[in-house]
Amino acid sequence: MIKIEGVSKSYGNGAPALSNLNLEIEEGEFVFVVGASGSGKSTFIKLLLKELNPTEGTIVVDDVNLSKLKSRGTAKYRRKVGVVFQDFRLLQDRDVYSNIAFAQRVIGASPREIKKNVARVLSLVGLSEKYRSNPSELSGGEQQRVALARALVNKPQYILADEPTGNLDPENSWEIMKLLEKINEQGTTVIVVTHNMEIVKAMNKRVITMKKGVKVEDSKGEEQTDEY
Ligand SMILES: Nc1ncnc2c1ncn2[C@@H]1O[C@H](COP(=O)(O)OP(=O)(O)OP(=O)(O)O)[C@@H](O)[C@H]1O
Repeated sequence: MIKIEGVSKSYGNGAPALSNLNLEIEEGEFVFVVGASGSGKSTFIKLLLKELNPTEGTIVVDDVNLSKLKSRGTAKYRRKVGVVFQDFRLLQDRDVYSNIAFAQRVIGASPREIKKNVARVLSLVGLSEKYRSNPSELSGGEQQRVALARALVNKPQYILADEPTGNLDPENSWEIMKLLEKINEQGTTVIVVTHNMEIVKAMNKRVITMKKGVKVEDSKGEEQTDEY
């Protein structure tokens, strides 16, 4: 469970990027975070990844206060969190298999585990046949599915996706969202930052709306009123 209490983040130049944010995300939830450019969405993701620390307030994940973590604790915490970005961030000089296996090697998985787990996630995202391809040989949608497979290979409890469909056409965007939904149905908590209001409306999930660093709405699917 994620508990965010009184969190503000200032970069030291003008208005805070986040102001007094309070929210809880339960195990197994699917949450969209929406809001105009500059409303604090990426800052929110960076705080959850502990790439940044709050200026004020606390973020507690599964009873651990992120601000208290030192480097070893941070590394352990990050294993619970899979991340997907708008620009895929795949290693261009390695094939699909190696891109995903790399994440397993970092945590010291055995060659047998690596083989089994890479096959599992490639099958989940429907790319078993492409394991020897290089990212440059794949479509944007396929590259994002590889990035998702890489995020999932260490069996994270949480998936954070920052604009995962920002570079994709509508069809591929839907495919990625449906995959995220499937992953969520299998038990992973999923948090998705997006500008794609058409998808947000159609998916009928919890939606947190940010405006100038402030949470202005937190509603479940159909209750949602504003476009932002
Ligand atoms: N490294 C930084 N240094 C200074 N200010 C920053 C930094 N990162 C973000 N900001 C500021 O913090 C505010 C929130 O930015 P943030 O990137 O979190 O918004 P966002 O909602 O993710 O925007 P977008 O949809 O454009 O990605 C903005 O005013 C931005 O200019």
